Amino acid sequence: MHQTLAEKILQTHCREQITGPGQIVKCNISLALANDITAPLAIKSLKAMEVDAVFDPSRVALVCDHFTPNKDIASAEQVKLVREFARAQGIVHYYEGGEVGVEHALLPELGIVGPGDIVVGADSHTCTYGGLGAFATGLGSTDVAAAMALGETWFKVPETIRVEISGHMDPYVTGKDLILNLIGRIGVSGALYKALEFGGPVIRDMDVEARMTMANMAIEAGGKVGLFPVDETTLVYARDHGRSGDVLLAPDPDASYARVMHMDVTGMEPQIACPHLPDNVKPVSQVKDVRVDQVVLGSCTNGRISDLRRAAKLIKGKKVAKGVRFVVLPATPGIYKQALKEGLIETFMDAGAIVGPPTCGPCLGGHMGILAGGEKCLATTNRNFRGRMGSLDAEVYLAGPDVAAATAVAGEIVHPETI
Ligand SMILES: CC(C)[C@H](C(=O)O)[C@@H](O)C(=O)O
Ligand code: SF4
Repeated sequence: MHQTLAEKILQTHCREQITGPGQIVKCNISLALANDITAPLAIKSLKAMEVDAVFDPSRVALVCDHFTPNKDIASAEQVKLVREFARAQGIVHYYEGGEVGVEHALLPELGIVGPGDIVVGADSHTCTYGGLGAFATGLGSTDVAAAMALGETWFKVPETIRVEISGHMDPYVTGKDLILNLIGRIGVSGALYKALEFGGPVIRDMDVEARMTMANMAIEAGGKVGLFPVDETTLVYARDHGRSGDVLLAPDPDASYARVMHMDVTGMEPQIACPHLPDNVKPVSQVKDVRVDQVVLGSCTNGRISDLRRAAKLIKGKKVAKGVRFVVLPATPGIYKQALKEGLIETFMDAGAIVGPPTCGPCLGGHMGILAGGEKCLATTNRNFRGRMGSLDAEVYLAGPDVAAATAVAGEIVHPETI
């Protein structure tokens, strides 16, 4: 059998032979994940199923990251419920308070997820770990509860779209621009229940953080997973983050694909997803006269140290435009500390940014940067649906960290080379 990357990873967790797309298979899972919004629902489902104990307390992660530090009584009650469940079950990977980070940045950083894993999470951006070569996908809270109880779940083997990326990336172009460009081409349903499998020379040279940024947005094209091969770069990252025993993983050369796409990135400009869908993508030069009230740098898409470094490099010695709120949220405590050490936090604060604690916060309109009616925001997050960051009459534009920093300085959406 010549297998795609998705089929290969599923195969290592499944007893029956995988023959191709459409097959329903039962797989053992490496980790089941839920957060402060979805864990309470999963806990309720476990009770309804009369399950007394999770299958393995070291293979369940509960990360209270969305509305924390608790923004109101309702979120405090949610976290209290999760905390009490975690204590009673002896959950090893329970995070809140000073240990918490945005789940999809935190778990790879701590080596809790890694190459070849199967991860199911009650959060749609669980697909982020595809950047490490993990088959990782979002499921509903009830399905995640069942996986927490049994240690296994079922999948329909997805078809795969192979995306071959070649060419030379301009200095202000990042993984975010590549994935926005792809979503712009195929649309928000372009990869519905399909695996996106990335390859080609650009991917070979790309660091793991940029790969995770790209995998993170596979779901914005409807993808089941967004997968990168496990190569030497991945193994070095995994080892540096405390993992051992991971092995190289690549699709078979003659695997069969639903579609093969070729992207040449030479000459590509930074990309912007305009309101109100992630596939409304334009090159920055075509987004003119958009003055912003707020810029957000953070989230599971672009809140990592490489993102903060890029933005800080551009903003160093400059000032955030008058009337613009530049909200910077390092995605994990580890990233925050590293940014402090490197002087990045000072750079942001000197420029007039607001630096907040690791949290999802404004990304989903939770707190720490809610928009009023008529306001516009440029964010490094992954969704710009109507009402996503506050008022239904606000607008959210999505871009990478370079455009975010440049926009904060200019007060309007601009190409980073103009500041
Ligand atoms: C809260 C959670 C269910 C949700 C998701 O699944 O993605 C959130 O993280 C988001 O980004 O909208
Ligand atoms: S940062 Fe945003 S997209 Fe990521 S998990 Fe949190 S709310 Fe969802």
